[in-house]
Amino acid sequence: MPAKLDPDTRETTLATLQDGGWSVVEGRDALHKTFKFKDFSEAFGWMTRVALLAEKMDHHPEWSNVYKTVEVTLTSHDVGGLSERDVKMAQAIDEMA
Ligand SMILES: C[C@H](O)[C@H](O)[C@H]1CNC2=NC(N)=NC(=O)C2=N1
Repeated sequence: MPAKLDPDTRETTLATLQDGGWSVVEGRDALHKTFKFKDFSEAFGWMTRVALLAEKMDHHPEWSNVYKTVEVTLTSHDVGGLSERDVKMAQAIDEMA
């Protein structure tokens, strides 16, 4: 089980992710970002690719979809907060969007 992010790595990493549109969820050690696509097909196609990646990484997002919008929350349930896996997942899904 990976550890939570150590405070130094955490600060710099979160700053970079926040520049990219991620925010820390209020009252929770989790990251959130809203993704908007051209239409439902683009949104769902992207979700399908992220789902396959999530299976490969054995790390799964909390998410919801309404038409062309996908809300994504990342956290590591087993450590009760953010871990390196959330950072890797955030970076990977940004690249796929
Ligand atoms: C058994 C399996 O490895 C675990 O349930 C994994 C699956 N995906 C997961 N995803 C996330 N986000 N957090 C977890 O703790 C987690 N645990």
